[in-house]
Amino acid sequence: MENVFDYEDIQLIPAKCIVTSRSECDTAVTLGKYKFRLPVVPANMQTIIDEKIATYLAENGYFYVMHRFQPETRKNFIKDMHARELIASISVGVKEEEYGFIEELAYEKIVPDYITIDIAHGHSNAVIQMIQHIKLHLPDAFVIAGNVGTPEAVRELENAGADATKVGIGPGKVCITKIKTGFGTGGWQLAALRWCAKAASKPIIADGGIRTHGDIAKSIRFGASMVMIGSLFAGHEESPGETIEKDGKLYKEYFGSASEFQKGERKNVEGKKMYVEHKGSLVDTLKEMEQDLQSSISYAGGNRLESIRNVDYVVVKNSIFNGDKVY
Ligand SMILES: NC(=O)C1=CN([C@@H]2O[C@H](COP(=O)(O)OP(=O)(O)OC[C@H]3O[C@@H](n4cnc5c(N)ncnc54)[C@H](OP(=O)(O)O)[C@@H]3O)[C@@H](O)[C@H]2O)C=CC1
Ligand SMILES: Nc1nc2c(ncn2[C@@H]2O[C@H](COP(=O)(O)O)[C@@H](O)[C@H]2O)c(=O)[nH]1
Repeated sequence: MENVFDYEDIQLIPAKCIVTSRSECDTAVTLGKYKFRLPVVPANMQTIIDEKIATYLAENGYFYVMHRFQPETRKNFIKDMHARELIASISVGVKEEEYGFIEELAYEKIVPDYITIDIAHGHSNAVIQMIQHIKLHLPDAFVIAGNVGTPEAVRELENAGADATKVGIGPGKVCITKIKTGFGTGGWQLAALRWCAKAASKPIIADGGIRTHGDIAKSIRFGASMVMIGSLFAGHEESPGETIEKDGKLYKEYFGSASEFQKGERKNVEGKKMYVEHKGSLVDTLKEMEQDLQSSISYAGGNRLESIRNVDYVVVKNSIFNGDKVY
């Protein structure tokens, strides 16, 4: 593939402003039957989301995907969310017991609004079969399948019945897939997103590698409907996980879903654990993200998210930060 680039290699080009205040810019996006406040979803990882955060997000109009690492809690989670008239959005794997879980939900008429199939290498028969199984038993659930990194994979999963695909293999902050296997979209995630988006006929969720709020706008420009983010959401007051103090500063843990720490064993480890600086309140970060994206929309010369999709851009090859630290 020619023209390979990543987030930090791209700058979007401003167009004439049509609003008098950034507050006029609407960051909302529709995915499936529902409209959400932001095209952003916190990663379905154990140090990023828990039931409390999921409830806050759903109550306040944000999309969320609950992780799958406490599988026995999922059924009650769906019931609880629906009892509060909130959307229920869960994750599943592809192991044998997950087939039974889907059948159980169908039998008991507990239908999550969104199901994300959360697998490292999503371009596989295992994922195709799980999509078909969900669509057979829970046809009303919106299925997000991934992760993938090629147009062929996007087309195959869409043809199997996926309602959206998730793109990104290896660009994550706690990912070591690229180092341990030599494969993935790490280092060219934005170009891979563009490549996949050209083949897609349904929404794409860009997953991993977002390091600044501007990267959200860039993802939208290159074809994402939604962006999944881990590291920028890690380390908040509300975030699950251990807090430690070092040299008078507070840090919180952030670990990969394929890390030894998550798996409890040293087998097929493709993730690591790190500590990130304590960032304050998640609510403030979400607010800042929304304001920054409103600003992006104004620079795109419009007042809706779609305005970003057609802006021009330049490739500046790793130079936009001029060696400065971002924050
Ligand atoms: N987005 C990314 O870049 C990545 C994300 N992850 C995250 O880590 C978590 C664990 O992922 P995953 O290991 O897939 O989930 P699981 O550990 O649940 O594995 C799912 C099943 O798929 C099999 N499997 C996993 N990887 C492969 C592969 N490369 N080829 C063939 N079969 C495979 C496993 O068997 P077996 O273990 O015996 O091979 C297992 O039966 C997920 O949450 C995932 O999102 C992990 C790596 C990359
Ligand atoms: N290769 C691995 N990727 C992982 C692992 N755990 C999660 N992930 C992926 O990372 C993104 C979040 O990326 P970030 O850059 O925003 O921090 C997440 O959504 C997963 O797709 C892992 O153990 N290994």
